[in-house]
Amino acid sequence: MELPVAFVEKYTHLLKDEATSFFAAFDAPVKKAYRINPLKENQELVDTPDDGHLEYSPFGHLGKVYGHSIDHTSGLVYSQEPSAMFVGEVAHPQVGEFVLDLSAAPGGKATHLASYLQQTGLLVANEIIKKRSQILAENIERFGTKNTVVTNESPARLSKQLPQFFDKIVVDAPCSGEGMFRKDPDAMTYWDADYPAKCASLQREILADAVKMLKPEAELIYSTCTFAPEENEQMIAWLLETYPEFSVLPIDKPAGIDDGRPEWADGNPELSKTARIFPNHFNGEGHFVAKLKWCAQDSQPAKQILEKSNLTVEQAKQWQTFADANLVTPLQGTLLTFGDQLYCLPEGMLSIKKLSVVRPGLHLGTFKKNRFEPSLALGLTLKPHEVKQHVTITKEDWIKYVHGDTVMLPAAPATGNGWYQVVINGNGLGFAKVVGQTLKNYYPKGLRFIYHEQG
Ligand SMILES: C[S@@+](CC[C@H](N)C(=O)[O-])C[C@H]1O[C@@H](n2cnc3c(N)ncnc32)[C@H](O)[C@@H]1O
Repeated sequence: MELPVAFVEKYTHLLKDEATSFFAAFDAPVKKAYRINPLKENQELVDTPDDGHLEYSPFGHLGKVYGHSIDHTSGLVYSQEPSAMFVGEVAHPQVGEFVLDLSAAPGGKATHLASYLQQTGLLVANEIIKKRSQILAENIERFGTKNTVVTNESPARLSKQLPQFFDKIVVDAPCSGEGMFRKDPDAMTYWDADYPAKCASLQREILADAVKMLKPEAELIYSTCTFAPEENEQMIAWLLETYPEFSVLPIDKPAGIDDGRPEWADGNPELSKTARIFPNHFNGEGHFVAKLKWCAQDSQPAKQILEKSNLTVEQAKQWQTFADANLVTPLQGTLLTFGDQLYCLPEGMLSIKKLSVVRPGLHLGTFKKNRFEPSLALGLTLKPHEVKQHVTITKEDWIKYVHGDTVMLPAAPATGNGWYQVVINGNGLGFAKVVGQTLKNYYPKGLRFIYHEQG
């Protein structure tokens, strides 16, 4: 691979004897990997190859995910390269925590964080670029989380609305992307010798806003996919100098993951607790991760205003009729409508009135004239045991279903006509209306595709 000349000069100087094996790694193949989604009822793969478990993550496996597969459409797998997966493992939220992923699109880290939260606490997944925030929302939807709010905000605006609010904040920063040169050679076209310093300046701004959202005793996880010391060890040195409330937490490093390099910053030995991933030592792309503890005094946070439900009496009645007929247990959270769309805002989330919100929690469905129509998101999120009525479809029927065709069931369900969760391989794939033997198709038009057997 032809690397930029200034890049080769820089890392020849920094890596010395190691430089030859480092550059040689850019010609080695990129490893494909994915995480299995623990939020799904059945975690047995049906059409994704499993080329081996990644020991440092309970969810990680080597292999390629096919977009047009049962495992992908039902949200059972999330494609993510092996090094990127290490960030979520370092963050490892605890059940019940309030977690922010400040630069979250397309959603690799956010879905990993959701895997550890296990539908408890709160996850705010934010993305500053609108188009990317919509992709993030789609990926969150397929993953099936009940407790995630997707916002499209700048870190500055978000920090004004949610000061001292989170137990854990992940800043997977926009960076010079040197670690992605092998996977995505286009990343080299944006790069020049000054690019890391420009990125570092933006990262300092983002981190300054992230700090404002930490609760006392909270943790900040900072990561990049670049080798540049300016954006890695030097950024952590800057944080420690600017905010003496921070201390660096140790990271358990599996074989092949290196310590940070204090000598590439101000020499502070604490920086060796950070983690570096080099492609000549580890089977993945280039990454950097640091974990810091915020030990600030508990200052008086601003008054926190919770969102109130805004359903009309008629809407509340329609939802309740659907919920009584279909849900085994009621959903927790605040019911909110946006036009005719119904959402369940996770418990504990503050008022969203001053935020640009892409997904105010779990999308439950749409109010039609005199009835409620459940969403794909609800059918993807609820485990079949949480739903009263479901129909399990075969692979042949799944091929028809994702194409948008009506499916004929072998027999009319004994429980009669109505809404049924569509189940494939033990996991939900939306809701559909059953009339007699006919399964009417509610798979969204924008997601439909023609299936081809993977070669
Ligand atoms: C490394 S990517 C995030 C990847 C994501 N965490 C994942 O695992 O899928 C960095 C993100 O930062 C966003 N970004 C760009 N400028 C930003 C800014 N000024 N503040 C916050 N985020 C920004 C980019 O749009 C991009 O989505």
